[in-house]
This record gives sequence, C-alpha cells and structure tokens, in this order.
Amino acid sequence: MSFTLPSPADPLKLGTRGSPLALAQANETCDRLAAAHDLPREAFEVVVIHTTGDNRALIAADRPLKEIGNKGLFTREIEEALTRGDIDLAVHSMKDMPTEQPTGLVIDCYLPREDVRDAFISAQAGSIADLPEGAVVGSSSLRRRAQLANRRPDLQLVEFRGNVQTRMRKLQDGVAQATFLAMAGLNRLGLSDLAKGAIDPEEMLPAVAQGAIGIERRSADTRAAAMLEPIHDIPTAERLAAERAFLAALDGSCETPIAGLAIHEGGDIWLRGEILRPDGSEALAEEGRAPLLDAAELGRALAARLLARAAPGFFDWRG
Ligand SMILES: NCc1[nH]cc(CCC(=O)O)c1CC(=O)O
Repeated sequence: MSFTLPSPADPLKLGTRGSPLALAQANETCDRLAAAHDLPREAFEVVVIHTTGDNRALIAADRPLKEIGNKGLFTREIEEALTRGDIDLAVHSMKDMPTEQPTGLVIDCYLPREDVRDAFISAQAGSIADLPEGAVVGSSSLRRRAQLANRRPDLQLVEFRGNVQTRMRKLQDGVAQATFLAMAGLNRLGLSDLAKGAIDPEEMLPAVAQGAIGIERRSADTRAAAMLEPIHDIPTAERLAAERAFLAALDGSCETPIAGLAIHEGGDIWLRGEILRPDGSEALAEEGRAPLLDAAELGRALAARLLARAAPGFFDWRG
C-alpha cells in the first residue's frame, strides 16, 4: 500500500460520542482494524466528541428528544471534526444517521450487523402480551411508541430516555412496568441479561439500520478507504441499501414512525417496511423481494406503495 500505516506514535483517530455504547462501538472498530492490518491496538485512538445534542439531552432529561433538536444534532459536530481533519474516521450507529451525508463525507464501511431485534425489559412481565391491561410503558422512540399503541391501545406510554442504567433505575422506581432497548446495544455492552426476551420482528419491526455500525470518512481520503476495506461487511451494506432507500423515499428526516428490515433470501434481498400514525391508530406495511443489485429500488418501491395507501394527514400528530 502506498501510504504510511498508522502507528502508536501517529495513530488513526476514530471519533465518536461519549456514551458507553458509542465507546464500545468505537473500540470494536479499533480492534477489527488492528487485527485486519496486523497493527498494535495503540495504532488506533478513540476520540470522544461531546455534542450539543448530548449536552442538551443531559440538561432536559425528561423532555422528548424531538424537542431537543433533530437527529443531526448528535452527529453534526462529529462530522465537522471529520471534515476539519481533527479525526480520520467517525463511528456511528446507522440507526441514528440521516440518509444523506454532508458534501465531502461518505459512509461506505459497515461492520457485521448485530441482532436487529428490540429487547423487552420488565421485572413483572415476560412479553408485551403478558403486560396487564392499562400498564405503563416507558419509551421515547416514536416508532416503538406507535407500534405499541397500535398493538396494545390499552397501555399507557410515558417518555423514557437516558442511558441503560438510568432506564433500569426508572423501572426499579416503578415509573413504568416495562421498556424497550435494542438487543444490539445490550449485546455490545454485555448487558443482554437485562432483556426478558428479544421481540420477534413480526411483532415489532425494528428501526431501519438497527444493529448496524457505519464508519464515515472524508471522500477524498484514500488512505482511510484502504484501511477500512478489509473490515467492510458486504451483506450488511446490501441490507442497509434497501432499508435506507426506503427511509429516504419516505423523507428520513421527518419525525415519523417508520420501521424497516431487509434480509437475504436465496440470492435476493427481501424487505418489509412499515409506517404508522404517530398515535398508533393505523399501521401500514408492505413487503417485497428483488435481486441484490436492485435493493435500493426495492426500498423506493415499497415506500411508494405505502405513500399511495396512506391517507392525507397520515403522518400528522392529530392525523
Ligand atoms: N437512538 C439510540 C440508539 N441508537 C442505536 C441504539 C442501539 C444500537 C443499534 O441499534 O445499533 C440505540 C439505543 C436503543 O435503541 O436501545
């Protein structure tokens, strides 16, 4: 390779947020890079970037996330550091990433996807169906709230945010009887014992890109591209191509409950997508199958079919 390899004296810098999950993901990326290039782990350095979104979320811990700012708030400052060259790579949960990257940046490396399912967390109940009538459930995810309201209109929803420890304490304090987390996050933190069980995607379709880690770089940085090439997982990229095209065609920036999951089936890609009214009063789903090369087209086609079925005002809060 015609570039200088990183070394402990001049490490490759991977930027990420400071949450335990973000750090676990960045460390996993460093470990994979070191192994793939037979370099010491110290040739890779994790740089924590404190974002405005993180700061505001700390201050207004009980406010819905959508009042704190749009999703870009948690990633923009990391992308600015990447553009400036303060860091060489940025490690992201793809679930939290807008469908388009700023000019000059690209995400074309994905780690092998973790468990895509949501975890059911409760001291009292074993599953959603097991929850007593009228039980209080904590979640701040628009998608999970709408899906739960759709399947169990009797349940009461309360806002629930913060890291895993904060949410577990709220459950212990009796603020709610149950909550949800991504199995991927629990697995990466070694906390999967906290889950009563993983929820079947047929019961609760996960968020687009749930469980996938993407690594962003400057488009012109060929050294970063070459470093990432051996750790890139192509099947994950194929699944995300379908899911993220689906999200983009539905306007991924909007505050809308959307779910989507692609899997490989034979040599094809199979995708199921769901949109819900925010109050959960209606859920529409479509599924389809296409050759791998048409994954993104499949995502756009399912989105178009859903938009054609959705009545005007479907996404409005008062629908
Ligand atoms: N929006 C927060 C977020 N972003 C990614 C994950 C979990 C890990 C993943 O899905 O890759 C979580 C927390 C959660 O939903 O429990």
